[in-house]
Amino acid sequence: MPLISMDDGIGLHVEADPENGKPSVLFLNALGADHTMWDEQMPAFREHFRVIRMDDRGHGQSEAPDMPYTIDRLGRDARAVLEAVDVESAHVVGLSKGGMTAAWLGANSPEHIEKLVIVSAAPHLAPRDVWEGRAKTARTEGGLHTLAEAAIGRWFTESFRAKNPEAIAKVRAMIMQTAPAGYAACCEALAEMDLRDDLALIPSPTLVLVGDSDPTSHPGKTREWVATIEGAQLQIIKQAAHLCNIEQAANFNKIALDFLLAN
Ligand SMILES: O=C(O)CC1=CCC(=O)O1
Repeated sequence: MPLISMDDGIGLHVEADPENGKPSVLFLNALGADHTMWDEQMPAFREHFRVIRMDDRGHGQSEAPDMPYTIDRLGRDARAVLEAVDVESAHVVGLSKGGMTAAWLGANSPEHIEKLVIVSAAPHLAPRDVWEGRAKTARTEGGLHTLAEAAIGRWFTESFRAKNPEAIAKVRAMIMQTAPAGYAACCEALAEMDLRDDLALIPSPTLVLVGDSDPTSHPGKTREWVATIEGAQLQIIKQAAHLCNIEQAANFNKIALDFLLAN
């Protein structure tokens, strides 16, 4: 599929299943990831849904302008993708930065959202110097390599890393193909991001998921979502770090599908 052009001319890579009469699910990727981070979800979700996956700006096969990004910009991109593939409303599943973007959509475009699954995410990521430091590293020679090794340590438990070298190699390659300028600009967006005032505006049924061993969005941090989004549910996935959708794929799929398919 050719790139879909946003209102500022930036092209985004989108993989949308053909219209098949099923309800739609939009998947949103994490920092340093792309649409393939959801490969483990595809067979189970496609039984029930039309799947739309995208690489957000600066990631995967999308264009990576070296300019300031914001969570608002990423949210408007996701909304424009839904419009471009003729989806009036969809479930949205987002992990980490993708989860924050999903929450932005829930608060700012509720008419486009059926249900939200917010994974491994927090409404506010302090301290900001962590994100500014990562942006600086990304912009230096060899910086992405350093960031990829550190990310793998946060994204998977030690035991998963030891037993799954092929999965780890695939994730490392995914991170390494991220444009340094795109990674850096998304870090800067995360440094600025504060969704805490938006949470009460989200009317959609919301499921919050987090791995019990996630060092970034640990269960304590994610409780803020459920304290403020009306009716939101929290489920903690055991023996999983940040990318719980890969580390505990079968469990993740069951929990998320049970939620999305419930009346
Ligand atoms: O990179 C990480 O470990 C955590 C993270 C923050 C935002 C995101 O998408 O991933």
